[in-house]
Amino acid sequence: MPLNEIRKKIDALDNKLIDLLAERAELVHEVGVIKKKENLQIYAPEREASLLQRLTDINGGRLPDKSVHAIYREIMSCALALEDDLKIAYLAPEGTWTHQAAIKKFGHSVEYTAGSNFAEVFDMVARRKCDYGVVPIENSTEGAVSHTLDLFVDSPLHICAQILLRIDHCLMAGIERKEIKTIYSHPQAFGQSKNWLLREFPEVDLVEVSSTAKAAELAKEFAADGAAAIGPALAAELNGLSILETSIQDSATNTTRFLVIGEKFCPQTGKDRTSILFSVRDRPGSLVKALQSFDHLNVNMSKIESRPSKQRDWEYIFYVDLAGHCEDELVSQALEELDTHCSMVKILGSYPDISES
Ligand SMILES: C=C(O[C@@H]1C=C(C(=O)O)C=C[C@H]1O)C(=O)O
Repeated sequence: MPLNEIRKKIDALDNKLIDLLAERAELVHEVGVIKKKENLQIYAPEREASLLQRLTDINGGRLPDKSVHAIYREIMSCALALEDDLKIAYLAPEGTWTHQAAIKKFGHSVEYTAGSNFAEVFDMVARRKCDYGVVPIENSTEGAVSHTLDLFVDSPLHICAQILLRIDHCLMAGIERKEIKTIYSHPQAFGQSKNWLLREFPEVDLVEVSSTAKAAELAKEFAADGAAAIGPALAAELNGLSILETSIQDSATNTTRFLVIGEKFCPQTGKDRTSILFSVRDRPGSLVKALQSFDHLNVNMSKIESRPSKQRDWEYIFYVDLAGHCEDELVSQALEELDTHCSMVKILGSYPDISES
């Protein structure tokens, strides 16, 4: 078929697509009216997860699932903006990995507000200045983000979704590689690129700052003093810096898990994950007995972290992730049994256990 004929066919399809999108938007509007009347959450991660799964199941065309998901991410982002002016809090400044994780989950049509640290992100959601917040919880090479874990202890917020994001760090600067005297970055990014830094820049000063995007701003500001930064390519672009080397993290598959925090839990999807925190009574065997609650009911425990309680020295709070939803029969029984061995149990949330990054 000649090129202009093919393009005519594409135009005709695009006309249909626009009509179909308009028809979808009408239905989305109706959903929004019902949600407001019944005081339901606008963002429905369980519906989004099942919708994306259904698209994967029916997709038999040339487009890979990843592309279909990306298109629908933006269609659903438009829907969220149409139903309400959804506002999402992330860690400032623009271009942080947290910002990019938030866009991966909520798309480009919703509004974003930056908080200067993770405590502020929690606070903006708790005070309803934002509907949801995005915070990192753990990295595949560096482990837990302890600051986020600590913030959950006193927060009334819940986890309603998770985001997995592949993290590819760059070395960026406004100067040449041989002129670098100081490298700025977030402690997590330094940790994820430790071996590379020891090999390539053993003599350089490493300065920890609040985010990788902040590091890029400082690399720009202090270029004349020999400053560079480690962080996302987007931060280099936003600050007009050159990328001197890409993919410098020690693990090629470096991935960070982020959480979406909001006021409510997410309903069951059939493939969920539950995050809890608890502290045990100071008695022999109490931690073992607490953990046996999961084993007795065959509930898989995928993660455990401990943090100082900050109430009394040498007293700990344990963070555990479980397979299943807290309303699933076995998980709910395991949590009841756990309660009998603990001085405190808090269910942080149940949410779809997506595994694609
Ligand atoms: C339209 C809805 O609201 C939002 C938008 C969705 C969509 O565009 O399909 C799906 C889930 C929600 O996050 C809904 O809940 O069905």
